[in-house]
Amino acid sequence: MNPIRSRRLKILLLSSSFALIAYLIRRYRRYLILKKRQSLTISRKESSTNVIPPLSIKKTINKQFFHQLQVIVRILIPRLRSDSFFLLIIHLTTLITRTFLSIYIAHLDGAIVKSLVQRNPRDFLRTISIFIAVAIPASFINSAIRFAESKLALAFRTKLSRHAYEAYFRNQTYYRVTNLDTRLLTPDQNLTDDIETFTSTLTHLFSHLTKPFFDVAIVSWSLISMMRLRKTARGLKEVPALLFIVVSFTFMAVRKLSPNFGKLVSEEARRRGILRFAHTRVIANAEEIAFFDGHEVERNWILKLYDQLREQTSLIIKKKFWFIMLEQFLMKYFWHACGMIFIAIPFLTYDGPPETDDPVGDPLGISTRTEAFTVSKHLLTSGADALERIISSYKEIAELAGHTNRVYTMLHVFDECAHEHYQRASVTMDESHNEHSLTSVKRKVAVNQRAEGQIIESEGDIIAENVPIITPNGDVIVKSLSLKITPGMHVLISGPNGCGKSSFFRIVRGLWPIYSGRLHRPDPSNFFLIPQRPYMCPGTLRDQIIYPDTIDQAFVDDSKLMKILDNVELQYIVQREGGLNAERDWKDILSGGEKQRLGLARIFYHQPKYALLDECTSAVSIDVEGKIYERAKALGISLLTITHRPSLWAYHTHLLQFDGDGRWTFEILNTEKRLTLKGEKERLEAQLAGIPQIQQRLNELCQLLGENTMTIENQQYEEINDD
Ligand SMILES: Nc1ncnc2c1ncn2[C@@H]1O[C@H](COP(=O)(O)OP(=O)(O)OP(=O)(O)O)[C@@H](O)[C@H]1O
Repeated sequence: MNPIRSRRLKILLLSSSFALIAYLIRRYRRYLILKKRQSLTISRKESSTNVIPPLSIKKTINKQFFHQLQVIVRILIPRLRSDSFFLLIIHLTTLITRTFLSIYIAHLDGAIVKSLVQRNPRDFLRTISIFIAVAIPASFINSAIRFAESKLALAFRTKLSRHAYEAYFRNQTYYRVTNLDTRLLTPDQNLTDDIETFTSTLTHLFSHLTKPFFDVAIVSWSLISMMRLRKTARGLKEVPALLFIVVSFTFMAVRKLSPNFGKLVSEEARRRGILRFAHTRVIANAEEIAFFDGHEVERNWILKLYDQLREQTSLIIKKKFWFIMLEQFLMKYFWHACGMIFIAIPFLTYDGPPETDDPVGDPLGISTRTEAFTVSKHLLTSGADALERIISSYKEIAELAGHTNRVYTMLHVFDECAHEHYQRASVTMDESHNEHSLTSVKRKVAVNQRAEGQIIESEGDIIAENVPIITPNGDVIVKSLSLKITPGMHVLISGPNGCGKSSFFRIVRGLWPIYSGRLHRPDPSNFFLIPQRPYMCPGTLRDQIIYPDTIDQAFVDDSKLMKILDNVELQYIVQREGGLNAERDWKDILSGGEKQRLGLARIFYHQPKYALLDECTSAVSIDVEGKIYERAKALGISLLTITHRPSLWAYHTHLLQFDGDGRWTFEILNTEKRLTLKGEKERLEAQLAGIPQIQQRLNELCQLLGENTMTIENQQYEEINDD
């Protein structure tokens, strides 16, 4: 080659290699930056949604999995006489029957081939007729397997759902799980999707595993008995050992190379739950979002969550691709080849007399050998299929372990919450950042500390003895509260936002645990809480008034209900909405004030000893509010009211005041004196509000006149000096 051309070529090659290396380095750096950013956003998202990672599943199929499965199976099959056990037996019977039918059909196949090789039309017609006759029960059994599997899955699901709902609605667990504990982010998903997936995977796996085990046992037995017929063949004894080696090798390879599917599907389910939770939030707050045109924020958030789910799903798909390829290679082609070798051994090594039942028509025994080959191949294929299913179910068992873990965790957390054992992800709080907020003075208790306060049931008094108010996060809002409220007292509760007014109700009503001290209070049925936004249950207008009673428990007639509505000035609504039995979406069709009055109607129906009113008249006009308070007091209901409205002071006898720094006072409420003081305070506040503007104007005038700027402090100082 021309030396100049070769030099040029070298330079070209060198520079393109440099360019390629530079390009690859750049790509790699970009990849690293992207990866770092991604991990940052994920951790930020996780902390903002307060998501705790799923329980670690190191090796999916381990002792822990078998223990969890055992606990759940006891719920699914509580007794031998239960319907689920009965269905399990039916399912098992259909599976066994199917195995026997398969073997019978394999022999029939062999007989059909033999009649063909022998050119015997009578035998052919006879065997084909038997085949068609057997096809009817065989199809029935095939369909029965699916039927029994679905029925069994449904029975399991019903059992588990009932058990879980029972636990969820016991001891206010539904409240505690979401408000006092952080282990379950989406209990709705655990109760619906997770239970469904777990039960269907379990039943599917049951049929996938039981039938192959029968198949392998019975098929091996049939093959061995067939082999015995060829006693004179060489190398037969080695066949079982070779079979065992091949199967063990495959199993070990699959086990070693199998990804952790349990962990993968568990994570996928968790991400699906978070996405669903985000959807529910949009539906619940649709009006606010629409008012603010805030759909961009929501869409971006949901798309991000969807992308996280998509990433996980595509990771599973990718891992499955390589795993299925390996499975297919080993269990389809490799086994097929091995199977053919094993079948061939007795045929090739046979050196006895010709095997024939028809020495005239088939002196070499070809038809018998063909029949034996067809049957063996059929049986070996069934056996290989069965083994393939057993080995490939390793992946399904790993997935089942993931679902089992989610269901078990749900039941475990429900149980712990019912017994007041909570766990919360620690929230670290930098107090120095919050100098002016209430949180700066809050002390923290260990979030997982046991609640050791005592609750004693009283006749009617509420007595708190050194009871602290501590939030589920462990923030101490009030260190120690001691007071006595007796029936007939009407207590006004006031203080700045976040000082613990509603928390006081939660403590009294028993929603939050008491960490120390003693609380005497009557049975919870003596309290009735009306929040600012009362809950409108599904059902009729009557159902709203008597809530949480049901129609069967209602103890007043329609005229009394009308009187109740009259007490809250809401009688007109009966006519407007078409009677007490009208069913509407009450949350949407009533105005804010109407909903509050309907909520208040409930205290006239239930007439509790104590009505806990949490700013529940903020949307009701002052005159109607006054009438409702007077009527409730006339019925002997003690009112504990949280309000910022001075108009309500007149209806109370005592004042419980929190200052927001953990201090509190409890005293008799002198409304007149308080109103006078309040008036004076407001006047002074109005006067003080003008002072900065006056000061600013004075400064401007001083500047314009070229005189010294005089602040109020200076002036006062000079005045004092003059004196
Ligand atoms: N479920 C909860 N988990 C953790 N902290 C909570 C929870 N509910 C309330 N808190 C915290 O407890 C503190 C007191 O809340 P609370 O609802 O009692 O305030 P409040 O005095 O009624 O205020 P407002 O007048 O604004 O209604 C607040 O700092 C709040 O953040």
